[in-house]
Amino acid sequence: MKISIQGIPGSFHHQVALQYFGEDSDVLGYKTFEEVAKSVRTGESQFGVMAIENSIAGAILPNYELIDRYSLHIFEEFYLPISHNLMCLPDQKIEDLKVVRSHPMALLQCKKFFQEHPSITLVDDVDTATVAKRIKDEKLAGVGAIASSVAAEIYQLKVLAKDIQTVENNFTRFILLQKDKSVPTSIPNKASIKVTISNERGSLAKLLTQMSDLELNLSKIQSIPVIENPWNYSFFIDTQFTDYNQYLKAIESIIKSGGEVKVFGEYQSGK
Ligand SMILES: O=C(O)C(=O)C[C@]1(C(=O)O)C=C[C@@H](O)C=C1
Repeated sequence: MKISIQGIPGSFHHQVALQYFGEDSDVLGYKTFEEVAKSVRTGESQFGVMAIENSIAGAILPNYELIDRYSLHIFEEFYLPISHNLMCLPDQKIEDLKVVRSHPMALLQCKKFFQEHPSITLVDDVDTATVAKRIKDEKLAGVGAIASSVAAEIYQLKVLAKDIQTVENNFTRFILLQKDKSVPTSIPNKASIKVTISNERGSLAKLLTQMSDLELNLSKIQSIPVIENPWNYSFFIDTQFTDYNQYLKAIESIIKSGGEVKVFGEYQSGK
């Protein structure tokens, strides 16, 4: 069983893969989320792990588009508490750092900390752990990484500051992907769907009313452009419910009133 992630050992994706699938899992690391999506689609791996939103930095919008374009199936979600640490070579001090590199989502989560260190330039990089590894392998002085304490341990870096995310209570929601739909082991209480409705007055209000009338709670709604049809939008919706039949009725009623629905996954809420 192979699991695709973006990143290397010590990255948050790697931690989710090990926590969910077990410490002995065969994890394949890629540099981009697109490569992860492709590997699940082509069957190079059976499962993929993909961050989709963070409680401080918000959604990773391009990942919604990847799930759609590669027609992947979400079978589970996983919330990981995220603690970021500033780290560097053992002989360095914070005053020595000119540049701090990390995954763009990690940099966003630590914006406030770096406002107090304006002389440090922040630079986007592939993932948190890859930067930590590069600092160690290339003995990079003057460069810091933002990464997990696991990464600091693996790559033997000194932690200069712990818990540097803007608020301590920080979570990233990951989704677990596979190529085909599988039969859920328990009755789902959450679903991720894409709805495309006509661009006319009241159509979104109607959609929301249909869902609310059937007691569906929207935990997320995100508009994304329909690229073949400029200035028209689809909506990625995460919805929670207690009655699966009510959810099925809502889907039916959206379709009856002219909406197009693509179901990405029906699963148990991970919260
Ligand atoms: O760079 C990593 O370690 C990752 O696993 C990526 C990632 C992300 O994509 O959001 C995962 C969790 C954190 O929110 C920060 C970065």
